[in-house]
Formats: sequence, structure tokens, C-alpha cells
Amino acid sequence: MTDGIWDLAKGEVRKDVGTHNFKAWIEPLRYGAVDGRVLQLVAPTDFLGTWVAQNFSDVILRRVTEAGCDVTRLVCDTALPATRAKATPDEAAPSERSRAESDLDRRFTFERFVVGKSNEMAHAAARRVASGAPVSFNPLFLHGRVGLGKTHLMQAIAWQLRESDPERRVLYLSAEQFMYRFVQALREKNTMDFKHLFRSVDVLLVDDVQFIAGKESTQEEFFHTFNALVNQGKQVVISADRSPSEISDLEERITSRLESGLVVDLHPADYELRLGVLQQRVESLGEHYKGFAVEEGVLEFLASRINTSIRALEGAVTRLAAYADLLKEPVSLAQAQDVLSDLLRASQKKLTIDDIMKTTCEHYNLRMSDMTSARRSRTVARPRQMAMYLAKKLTPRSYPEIGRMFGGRDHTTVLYAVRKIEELIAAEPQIAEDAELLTRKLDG
Ligand SMILES: Nc1ncnc2c1ncn2[C@@H]1O[C@H](COP(=O)(O)OP(=O)(O)OP(=O)(O)O)[C@@H](O)[C@H]1O
Repeated sequence: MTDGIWDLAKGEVRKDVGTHNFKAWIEPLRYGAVDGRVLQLVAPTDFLGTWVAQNFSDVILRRVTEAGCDVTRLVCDTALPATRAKATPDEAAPSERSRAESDLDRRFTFERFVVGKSNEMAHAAARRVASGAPVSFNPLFLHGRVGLGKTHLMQAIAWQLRESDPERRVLYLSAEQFMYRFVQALREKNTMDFKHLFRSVDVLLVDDVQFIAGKESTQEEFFHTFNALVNQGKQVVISADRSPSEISDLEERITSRLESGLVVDLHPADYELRLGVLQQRVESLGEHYKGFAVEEGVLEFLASRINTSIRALEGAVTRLAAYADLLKEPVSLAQAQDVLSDLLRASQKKLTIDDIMKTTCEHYNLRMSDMTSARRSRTVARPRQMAMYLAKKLTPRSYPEIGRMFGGRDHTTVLYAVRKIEELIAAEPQIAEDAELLTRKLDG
């Protein structure tokens, strides 16, 4: 490719993005090089480069390809990466790596997000923000343990907002990148540019905000950026691995600011959601690995056994797909257990009898002391038997051990309780439902 092709493509990009965007973001770019199918453009500042890569990649790549140079990825840096052709991915220049990380992931869209009970609130709030309607809660704060879909939802918001209005300035970045850029601006003594650029966005999405806890000047800058945007009625979306009040080393004023909008929790995925994600992954991997299939019961088994994170579920399916590709036949349950044995072991939940007692008490509205007391009234005795039954079913504890934990009871009492509940499950729908519900709650 030559400068000429870039000039040609630029003219078309201008039509796509409008004069305002063109002047602000595209005009300052210089043609760098084409390396394989990677187009390298040179940006005057780091921020501008990130912005272009995040907001205009698609249109630039399309127009350059139409102009005669087939490219599939855009890198926008302040300088040309040194002879990358020979570098392995691990050796690629650091700026190259951080640029790649700053791009939105194509897979993280609403279409590919499976909704279940545990994430429906977060999904609904994200959809609301992504609709682009006037802000009703600011910020939207999403939190949850690792791998439950925070980044996916944040990026889905960014994709949709950009798609519905390419003029809208939507910036997604991790808190770490925010800090990195801020420190760089300090070093290069251009904090004014930094402030101006961050404050001119329409929507700011900052992922993993717990990262800036304890980092004083970054927190300070983040706080001012945040306030400036919220005061102008610009939408802010934040994510973290815990709720604002649980992030230690975060200044009090920031915590209360973060709590001032809508705080939504992504809960660990329940069985149905896990199964839904597995089915979706098998379907989408089937497009790459022709004929990839698993035998009946395999996904149900994995959904019941892998309950750590959705990321772990995805990893499991990817591994099965690679295996099936070698095998050229549907994966059986025994093969899946074998191929994923390490994952299955790591996911085995260490459920305690205390957990079981607690959940059972919550369900029947009893006190923990009722589990170990000598009271025999039906309202207490039946739930206690249920808890014993669950303890036997869901933990490796023996009858005598369970008896000891339930207030020093004899092992025959536990044996009787287990049999009794089994009988009742077969005879009384209400008991069967209780047992099912509690098992789900405890076993993920
Ligand atoms: N509901 C869902 N439907 C489909 N895929 C999902 C869902 N939730 C999570 N995933 C997938 O699981 C993986 C992990 O999700 P994501 O990166 O969003 O997690 P996270 O909560 O941001 O975790 P971390 O804090 O580790 O960054 C991603 O590949 C994502 O696409």
C-alpha cells in the first residue's frame, strides 16, 4: 500500500464519519505501513490513537480494503513499531500490546450475552444505558467476581452506542489504562490535553476501577474527570470486582460518588445460565470447527460441575472443540471428563455443613440454633431433616460426622432423616420442590 491509497480511503472515511469527526480524529493521522494484513497509522498523541482504534477501526479498514489494500486490523500508534515482522507475539513492542488491548472485543456484544436470573438486572441496566436515552442513573456501577461478564457488558454498551450514533464519543478503557495515560501526561507535561480529551467524551466506561485504589493522584484525577462528566450530564459506567464500599483504599468521597448512581451486582451464574452459555459456545465454535458436537448429557454435566466462572465454562468448550477436531466425532461424556479433569477438580465446590444449615434456615425462616437444638416440633424437625439429607447428598461427610455437627445426634437419626426426606420427595411435591431449590442454591 502507498500514501496514495490512504489518501483515497481517507476521502471515503470523511463521508462516513462527517466533517467534524474527520477533522478531529482522522485528518491528524499519517500513513505508516502495512504489515501483513495489519494497517499501521501514526497518530500525534497516544490518546488520539486509542480513540481512533476504538471508534473508527471498522470504517477505516473497510475503506482501505475497498481502495485496494486488504487489511483486517488497525494499529494506531505515535510511532511505527520497530520491525515487527520478525517479532513473536510475546516480543511485540509494549506499545503495540497496549494498543491491542485497548480495542473492543468483537465478541462482546449484547447478541452474544446470555441472560439469566443472576445477571438480568445488570443486563437490563446496561441495555438502558446502551439505548442512548437521557441518563437516568449516573454512574452505572457493575460489580461481581471475576469472569462473570462485567467487561462483556461494558463493551456491549460501547458497541451499541457507537453503532447507533457514530458521532457520539464513547470511550472504553480499563482503570489501569486510565492511570497509564495519566502518568504519561504528567511525564510529558501535557495534563491539560489529558483533561480536555477525557472531559470531552459523551460516554466514559472505566473497567476494573478497583485498580486505582491506593493510587492517590490517579484517584484524584479520576474523581475530577468523573465529576466533570456527571455534572455535564454525560453518562459514566464503571465496573469493579466488588461494590464501592468494599473497595478499600478508595477515598470516601469517591466511594460515595460511585454509590450515587445505580449499583448492580452480577451474581455467580446459576445452572440454567451456565447451560445457556455452554450451548451458545458450542454453537458458535461449530462455525469454526466444522462438525463440532458433543453427545447428549455432556453440557448438562459440565453446567452442573463447573460453577466457578463463565470464563471457565468457555475454556472448557474451547478445549472440547480442539479435542473433537482431532477425534472427528462427537465428544462423549467419558471423554469430556477425561479432557477436562483438571478443570472439573478445580471447580469442585467445598460445601460445608454450616453452609447447608444456613441456607436451609434462610429457606424455612429458622434460626441456626434450631439445627442443633433438641426441639422436635414438626416446623423445626422437618427442615432439620432436610438439612441432614442435603449434607449427605452434597458433602462427602459420613452419617456419624453429620450427626455430630447437628448437635451431637446419633448416626441412626441422620440415616432416618435421609430416608424420610427421600420418601417425602417421592410423595409430596412441596418437599420435592424445597429439596430441588435448596440443592440448586447450594450446588450452584
Ligand atoms: N452472560 C454471558 N453470556 C455469554 N458470555 C459471557 C457471559 N458472561 C460472561 N461471558 C463471557 O465470559 C468471559 C469472561 O467475561 P468478562 O471478561 O466480561 O468477565 P469480567 O466480569 O469482566 O471478569 P474480570 O473481572 O476477570 O475481567 C468472556 O469471554 C465473556 O464473553
